[in-house]
Parts: sequence; C-alpha cells; structure tokens
Amino acid sequence: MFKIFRGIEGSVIMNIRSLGYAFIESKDPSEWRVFGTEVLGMMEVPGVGDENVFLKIDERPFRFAIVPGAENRLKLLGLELYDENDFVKAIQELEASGTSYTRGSRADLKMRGVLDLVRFNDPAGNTLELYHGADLDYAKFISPLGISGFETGDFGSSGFGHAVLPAENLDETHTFYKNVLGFGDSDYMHFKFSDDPDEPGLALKFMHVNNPRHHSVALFGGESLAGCIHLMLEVKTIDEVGECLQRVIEREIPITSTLGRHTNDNMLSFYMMTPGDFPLEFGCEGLQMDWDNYTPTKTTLPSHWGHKFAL
Ligand SMILES: Cc1ccc(O)c(O)c1CC[C@@H]1C(=O)CC[C@]2(C)C(=O)CC[C@@H]12
Ligand SMILES: [Fe+2]
Repeated sequence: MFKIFRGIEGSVIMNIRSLGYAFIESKDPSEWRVFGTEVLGMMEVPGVGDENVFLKIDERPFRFAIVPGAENRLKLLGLELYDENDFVKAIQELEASGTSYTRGSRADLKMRGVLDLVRFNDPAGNTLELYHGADLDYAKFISPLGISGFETGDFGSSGFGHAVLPAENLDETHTFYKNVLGFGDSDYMHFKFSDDPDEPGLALKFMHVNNPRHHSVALFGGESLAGCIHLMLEVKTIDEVGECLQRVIEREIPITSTLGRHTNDNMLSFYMMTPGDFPLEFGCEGLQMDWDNYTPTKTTLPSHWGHKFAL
C-alpha cells in the first residue's frame, strides 16, 4: 500500500500518512485522566510536565496530549509525514501556497517525540502540525479496562482514528486540504431539511490520507465552540463498543448520538461528550479501503440505522 496523491496539474504533493496525535486544551486535565482511562480504556503514560495528561492506545508513546489552559477545546492535530524528504517538500508546499507556519521548538519536539515539525492554521483556523520521525517506544499498550486493542494499523500506520473539524468557509478549506495538504476525497454529504433554496443545510467533506482508513479528517461546514465536531477512536470488537456505551450510561455521561452504523465507512459507533466539550465517536468495523480502485462518492444517507444525534 503505497501511493502518492497528485494535486493540481499533476504535481506531486504532500504525502501525509496518518492522523498521528491530538493536543487538547483543558481547564482541568485530570478530568481527561479519569475519562480517558476509566471510560475509554486508554492508558496513561508519564508526560512531559506535571500538569499534562498523556494517553496511549497503541505502540506509539501517546495519541492524546491534554495540556492545561483557559478553555476546554481541541488545540491541534498532528499529521504524520513519511520521512525527512517529504517533510522538506511539505514545507515548500506550504510556502508556495502562502501559508505562514512556525517551526517546532526543541521543547515541542521533545514533548511529542518527533524529529521535526511545523505548525500552521488551515483556512478555517484549525491548528495543524506536520511532523516526521515519530518515536516508536514499543511500550506495550495495556488497557486499564482490558480493551484488546485500538485499530491503528501496523505500527500505528493508520493513525489514531479520525477528526471532524469545523470549517465555515468549507469550499476554501476543502481546496486547501486537497491541493496543499494532498488529501484525497472519500465522500461528500449534504443534508437539507427544507425546500428553501437559501437553507444552507449540513455539508460534510470526508477525506483520506495514505492509509486504508475511509477518512482521517472530515470538514463540517459549520462552527464549533470547542474547535472540533468530533474525534473518533476505533476498537476491534463490537462488544468493546457496547461495554464502553455501558460505562457511559452508568456514569451518566451525555450521549450525543445513539448507536448506529454509518453508510460511507460502515463504522458501528456511538458518540459521547468529552471533558473537552466536544464529542468523541467510539466505534468498530470501519472499512479498510483500496484507494487505487476507488472513485469519490456523494452519499445521501448518514447511517444505515441508528445514530440519532442530540445536537
Ligand atoms: C455521516 C457520518 C459518516 C461517518 C462518520 O464517521 C461520521 O462521524 C458521520 C457523522 C458526521 C456528523 C457529525 O459528526 C455531526 C452531526 C451530523 C452533522 C449530523 O447531524 C448528521 C451527520 C453528523
Ligand atoms: Fe465520525
């Protein structure tokens, strides 16, 4: 499975391999310690700095980093590049597109365990990092709740899951992900709730990178106060989804969508509110795609069954 996406005029553009990590800002990171380990079954690892909470779900040192701050919100997403050559090319692409970026500091690199990174905002204002050379510490993932494992591909190659980000300027932001970041289209959804031609409806652009996951990032044409429509984690069995749902019910954590099965990626999932004040989708059985034999689709139905959203 190796493919380089081609952007406008056939130019070879960025080779993003996966959605590697999320940084979450929290008024009280210890809320995430309890939520991450006791509800989701993630494993806490010693972080850099006393107040940070680092959570692990596979052989990567961490996937979620919760750092103290004035707000509860998604702070940034880390996108993994293949190697240093691709990192250098990626910076050239950012410069060619007129995107201003900052280099990761020594402390940034140390905290994340990566060789190098740059940070920038997408046209909707979502903060992203492009990095390469992630540490693989081989420390075994041992779930405190006995979860058999999260679905992240061999050596974590397909990333922690997916993120749906807000983009009020949906078309501009989508063009940036495609033509600058080199994402490929997976699927498009647009729901209207009336016949009024002025009604904007809900639009979603699902996009993939260089791994079999149906989408690593989707853009939602609306706003989010917490900077995130949702993050998604995938486990290996339906029982582990059901058992998590049971823990959520017992703790009276708000369920933002009931259990259901999505059409486009076949994910069986439910959504719960997190201490980040954005929802998290917890699911299984997501499709593994063969992008060489795929044509982007426009799906007219979000779910085969279930997924009653409490928005
Ligand atoms: C439709 C869909 C397919 C695959 C996914 O992984 C997935 O998260 C979704 C749902 C996305 C979307 C959402 O997160 C916010 C609330 C939305 C806009 C709806 O009200 C329907 C689709 C939902
Ligand atoms: Fe999702």
